[in-house]
Amino acid sequence: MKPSVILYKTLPDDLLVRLKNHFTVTQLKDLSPETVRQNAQAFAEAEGILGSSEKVDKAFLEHTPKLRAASTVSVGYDNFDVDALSERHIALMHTPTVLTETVADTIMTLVLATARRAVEVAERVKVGEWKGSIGPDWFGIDVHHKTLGILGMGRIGLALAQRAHFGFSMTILYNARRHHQEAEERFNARYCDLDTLLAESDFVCISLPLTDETYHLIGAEQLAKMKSSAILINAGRGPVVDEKALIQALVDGKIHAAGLDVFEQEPLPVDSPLLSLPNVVALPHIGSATHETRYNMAACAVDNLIAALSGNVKENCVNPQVLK
Ligand SMILES: NC(=O)C1=CN([C@@H]2O[C@H](COP(=O)(O)OP(=O)(O)OC[C@H]3O[C@@H](n4cnc5c(N)ncnc54)[C@H](O)[C@@H]3O)[C@@H](O)[C@H]2O)C=CC1
Ligand SMILES: O=C(O)C(=O)CO
Repeated sequence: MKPSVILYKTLPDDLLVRLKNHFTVTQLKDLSPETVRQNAQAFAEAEGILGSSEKVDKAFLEHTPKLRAASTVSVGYDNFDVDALSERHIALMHTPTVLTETVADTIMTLVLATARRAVEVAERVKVGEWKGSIGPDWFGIDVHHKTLGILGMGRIGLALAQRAHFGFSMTILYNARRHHQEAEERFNARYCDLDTLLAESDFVCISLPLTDETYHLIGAEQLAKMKSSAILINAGRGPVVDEKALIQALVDGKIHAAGLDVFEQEPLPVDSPLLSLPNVVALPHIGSATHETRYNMAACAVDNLIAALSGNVKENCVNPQVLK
């Protein structure tokens, strides 16, 4: 008999067929307590789950006594209680690498859009404000040859450094828990402590995971250390930045602008003060959202679940100790 799995995301047809070749699939819309209650038998039987963005914690796991693997269609896994999964010997699989280049492109999009005010001035064109030769109130600031600071020199940070160094002749600073030899050798990146990075960067770019350590890593005190001409870009996770403090810093002119793909609450509420600030570019968490990359992530997640439930894991496991 095929193992039972719960799918809580829509998959392209060919990937759904691949999943069904290996498993008995129950498709559900989410993992909310109500969905769990209404489908108690499916959760009681499930050996695997596949989807994204839903919270998987101890309380959820009480309803899944047979679970052996969770496969998330994402690289970030802050919505999973990894310790609780590991205690139960449940493998957590994720999708690194396939999305790295696309997310780095998104960060560069935010760098360019905020510096050149692309969204703001395009809106002004649409409402008929472009009536003659433009003056300084339409001007942006240069990106090329400026200093870009990277918080989180991992896969995405490295791909960002490559773009900034080769594409825009930028000076790269980074802060990390250890020196990153490849970044230093290939992109002449300079390691520095957080305060130095904040003080010297024209663009502070966050590609950090959300952990206990990174929660509100950037708050009022850190924003005050940035140049008043500097721009903050966050494409890691919203809660890495204290959003209230960020709004205040933008309102007070402590920093120049912000480019945000992630927020403390998603979707971003329409009444968020961020949306009334002209110097904020707010994207709806599109870091990896291209047709190609989302397909590749879904394919990777399907393969990850097949590997995990057949005892054949070679890569992409967050807690490989459970496989021993
Ligand atoms: N906006 C979006 O759509 C997307 C956001 N992401 C976010 O980007 C994050 C990073 O992804 P990858 O680069 O693939 O992961 P990665 O694991 O390769 O890189 C993360 C880096 O952050 C470093 N780090 C962790 N805690 C730190 C701390 N306290 N201080 C300094 N450095 C620290 C790690 O050592 C690592 O080098 C994901 O965890 C996810 O939250 C990822 C994909 C898409
Ligand atoms: O993969 C992730 O962690 C995302 O945020 C979406 O791609």
